Amino acid sequence: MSEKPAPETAASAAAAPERPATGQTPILQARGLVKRYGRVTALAGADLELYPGEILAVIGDNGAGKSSLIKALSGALVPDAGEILVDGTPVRLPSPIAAREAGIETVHQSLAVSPSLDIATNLFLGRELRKPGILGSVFRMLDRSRMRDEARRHLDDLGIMTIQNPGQAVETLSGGQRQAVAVARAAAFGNKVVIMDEPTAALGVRESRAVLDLTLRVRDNGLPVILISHNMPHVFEVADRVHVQRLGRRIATLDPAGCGMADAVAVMTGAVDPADLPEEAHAPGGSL
Ligand SMILES: Nc1ncnc2c1ncn2[C@@H]1O[C@H](COP(=O)(O)OP(=O)(O)OP(=O)(O)O)[C@@H](O)[C@H]1O
Repeated sequence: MSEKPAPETAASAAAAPERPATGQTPILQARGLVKRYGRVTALAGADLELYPGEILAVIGDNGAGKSSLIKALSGALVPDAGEILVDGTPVRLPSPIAAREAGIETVHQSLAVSPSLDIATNLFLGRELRKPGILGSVFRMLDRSRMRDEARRHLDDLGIMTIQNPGQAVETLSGGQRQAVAVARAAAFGNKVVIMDEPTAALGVRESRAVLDLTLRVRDNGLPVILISHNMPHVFEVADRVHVQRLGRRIATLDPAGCGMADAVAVMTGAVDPADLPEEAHAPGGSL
């Protein structure tokens, strides 16, 4: 399993007392991404910066290029131009596996959990723990009890107490609990970034609440989060900064503490020019 980022040390806390740490090198950065589908331009020179310790929400109208941007960052789409950097170093992400190897885990809208398998098996899917032995790893027996113990630990780390038994089949869980399993898996294996694509879209009020709390805990445990959402109250509740995508590129990065939801929606839809918003509406670290 990959190493977690070290908890904030006294030195780094002194250097970056504010959250997000926009003075630091972005953990994940996109520069000038372009993606065309025939005559449609999905990404028209899109930039994005994700800093340590933050939840960056990505908002935008339908067709603004949010999914294309997130697919590029999660290795599901190779852009025609532009570059992606992890900790300031350019990386190639030709596949979702390459993105995972770079420490970027994505929780997709269509949850990639296998309903008939139990929670622990889902958590370790593709990265199973096996009993020691002399045979090659695929021939050794699965270490189910260790996977269940580790699964319990990962669920506890995120305070997911509503799931009592990691041996329970995922199909017996509620939608919110399934989402929690997918988030726990991403948090367990992502050592740089967790991307969440519309994590509350299919959930009720109480379940959405739990997933938002979980998102905050992932950040507070040391992993920055990119949250794609159409739900403005959710965005404004948890985001440290709000990236606004319009017509394939970022047009503003807003500070939810200095900007109202109505203004964010107006920028998103093109009704307001972000340059006309007051200075406090703009977040640091997201140049236009
Ligand atoms: N595979 C594809 N083939 C052709 N056009 C595409 C493809 N994927 C995306 N597009 C187009 O690219 C543009 C951006 O799409 P994208 O899905 O990235 O936007 P979005 O902001 O995620 O939209 P939504 O909120 O509706 O999901 C749209 O005009 C879309 O129709």
